[in-house]
Amino acid sequence: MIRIGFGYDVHRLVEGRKLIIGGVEIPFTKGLLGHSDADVLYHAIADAFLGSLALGDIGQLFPDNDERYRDIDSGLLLQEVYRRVRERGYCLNNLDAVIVAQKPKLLPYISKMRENLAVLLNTAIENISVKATTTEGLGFAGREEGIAAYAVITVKEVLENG
Ligand SMILES: Nc1ccn([C@@H]2O[C@H](COP(=O)(O)O)[C@@H](O)[C@H]2O)c(=O)n1
Ligand SMILES: C[C@@]1(CO)OP(=O)(O)OP(=O)(O)OC[C@H]1O
Repeated sequence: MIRIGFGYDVHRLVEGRKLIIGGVEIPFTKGLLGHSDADVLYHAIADAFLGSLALGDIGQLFPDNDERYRDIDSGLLLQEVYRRVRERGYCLNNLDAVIVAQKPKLLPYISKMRENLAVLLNTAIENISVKATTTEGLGFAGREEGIAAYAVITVKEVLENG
């Protein structure tokens, strides 16, 4: 059986924080604020996985008042989410994501993000799509107050005998 999941996340852009998206540290004047490393793409993808199997959301799994998750690499959170998906007998079919950022230019980092995800989720790079868009200056993303990410995922049941 194939199931679908959708995830969305937003983090505020502030001075004095690293900008980490899709596990890539991107040189920029500001970074994303969060309890964790605030990797907005990994968070949207984690929520899409959780949604695909109706397992709640990352805030329920990793509360933002728990010191264990302060500044944590969100790759570790995504890994734990995917472990739960695998435990229930499903694996990734494909994922498609969009990062919404006025700045910086993300295109030079997209292939590394896809590579990171392929390694983390133990899948072929062809199953992972990451895109970027501006909002043509409109809204919070356009004012460079924050960065958003959307992700859609399909997961498939892993069948014992083919
Ligand atoms: N932060 C971003 C935003 C966009 N891109 C790339 O530019 C293309 C055009 O963006 P529009 O918002 O004007 O449609 C987009 O398709 C991306 O390839 C980017 O690299 N970084
Ligand atoms: C990841 C967690 C946990 O560190 O914190 P944040 O980095 O603030 O991220 P958010 O997307 O607001 O919600 C999930 C969290 O509880």
